[in-house]
Amino acid sequence: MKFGIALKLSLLLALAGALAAGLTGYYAFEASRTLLVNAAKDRLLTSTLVLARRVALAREEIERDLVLVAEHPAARALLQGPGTPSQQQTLQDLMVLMLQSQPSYFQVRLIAADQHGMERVRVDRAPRGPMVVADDDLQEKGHFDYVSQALRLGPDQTYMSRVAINHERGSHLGVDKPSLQLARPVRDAQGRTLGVAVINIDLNGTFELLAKDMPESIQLYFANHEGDILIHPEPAKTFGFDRGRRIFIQDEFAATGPVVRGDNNVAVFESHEGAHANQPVVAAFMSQPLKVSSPETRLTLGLTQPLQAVLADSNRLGQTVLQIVLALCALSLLLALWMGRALTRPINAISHAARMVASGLPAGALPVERRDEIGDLARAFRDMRLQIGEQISELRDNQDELEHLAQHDPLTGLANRRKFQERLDHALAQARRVPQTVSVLFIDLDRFKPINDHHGHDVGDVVLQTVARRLKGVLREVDTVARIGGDEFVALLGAPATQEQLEAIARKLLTLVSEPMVVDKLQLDLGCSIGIASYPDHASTATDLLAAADHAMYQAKTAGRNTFRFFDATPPAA
Ligand SMILES: Nc1nc2c(ncn2[C@@H]2O[C@H](COP(=O)(O)OP(=O)(O)OP(=O)(O)O)[C@@H](O)[C@H]2O)c(=O)[nH]1
Repeated sequence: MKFGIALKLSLLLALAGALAAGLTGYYAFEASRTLLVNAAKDRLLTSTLVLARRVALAREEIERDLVLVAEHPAARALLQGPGTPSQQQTLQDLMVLMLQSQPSYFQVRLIAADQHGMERVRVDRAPRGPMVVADDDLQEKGHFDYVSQALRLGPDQTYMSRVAINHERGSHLGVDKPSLQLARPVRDAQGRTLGVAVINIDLNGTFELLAKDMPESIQLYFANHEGDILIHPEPAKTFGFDRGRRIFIQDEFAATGPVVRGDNNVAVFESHEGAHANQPVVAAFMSQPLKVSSPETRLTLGLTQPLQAVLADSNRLGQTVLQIVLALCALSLLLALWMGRALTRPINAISHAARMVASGLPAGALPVERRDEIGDLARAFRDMRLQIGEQISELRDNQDELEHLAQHDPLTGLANRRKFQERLDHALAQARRVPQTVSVLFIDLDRFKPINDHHGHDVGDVVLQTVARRLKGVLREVDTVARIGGDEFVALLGAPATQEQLEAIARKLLTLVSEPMVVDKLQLDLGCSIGIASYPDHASTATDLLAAADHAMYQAKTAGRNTFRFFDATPPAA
């Protein structure tokens, strides 16, 4: 296939098809990606809100447990005096039960308001289960905020400490673990504050429980009211302030700044910055003010999911789209090539037909039956070819006519001087080879001028035509009769003739021309003089032979007309 219009058109169509398929695929892929990211953001935000709700419910549950301890008569009794062993046992049993039923509790305590905040009952979580701390190991805790601040609380109020690493001595499993304390005052019947009930919470354990049904790809973040990171997928980034180096959530995710400050309640975003440059994430963060008395005015909670995990479906879709696009490209290329061939074939047939016509050969089949532009072109070409054919045959006719006119006398239809000359040249050339004789008879009408003068030119013409017919009647097919002047005729004999035969022909001619002629009811009297010359006796060339015959004709005229003479080069006697 040539790089012609059809191929260019095919390539253009294929390109357009591929471009359309590619763009559709690209925008479908982009749209799906945006949809997936937005859906992931919505999911993360919902999960964050659910988690925050669970945290609030967990806190309320802890508060209820605190109320159980703080309102327990045994607790009041133990704080108002030394209490009985059974009161102490009752409270210890209650605390043990709490630790058994709440895996996120590190410690439950009853602390007195006096004696510098002396612990009165304390149950710790030990490796083998809840452990009642012996009286001798009980400590003074009055200097801790969760004691001093809780003692100042009004009725039905709970205090929550800052979330920090627990460095309190003797707290067993809770030692050096992220934890916080919730505390509630214990009052007597008159409303005097006797002490506080305190529950020490395992931060990580609590969140592990709350977030245990989250998909693995989702990461949990938790920060205090200033943005210090408390829970992070990388433990090294948590509780930086405990090691003298603060690490803020808003430094890792700039978009969380307003949430930490409380300007916004939620922030949902995509992060490609800093540590997430290589592995971008989709994130949802929220913060809410605490409903308890606490130095932590608000806490920030967030969930992230790697963009890669979010877009996993999109990538699968992208591969499918790519396969479809490639298939469509291949299809459009095949269609374009097929169309190109379909266009090229009839056009090639027409151009082939044009070349055949140009070479004078039959055009062959043309797609004239088609109803489209190519059919129009084929029909126009066929009409043009027919028109050209007609014109060529007309030209040929004209050419034949011109040829005839160029070689014949228009009045009589006899050969003219030119044709006669050709025949004579040819006859002489042949005669030279054989060798043989060639004879020419020069015939000039006698007394023709008076006919013309008296009866007009038209009558003269009829006479000339009649003479021509008579001459042809006498001579044979092989002979050539020509009119070479007004009333001058010549005859070239097609075969060698003896003198006797020549004389016989001449006499026959004289007789026939002299026969009476009636034109327009006019009886006309006519005759002719004939000069005869032969090759090679009288001349060797055509010109000389004709001149010799002419000369002999004059001799016949001179001899009195209506006779014939053979060429005689002897000059007449003076
Ligand atoms: N009607 C007619 N006359 C022609 C034509 N061509 C020449 N003539 C005339 O033919 C005549 C020829 O002249 P001449 O040969 O001298 O006349 P003539 O009477 O035959 O004379 P002689 O040969 O001496 O007998 C002239 O009068 C020309 O005008 C022609 O085509 N038609």
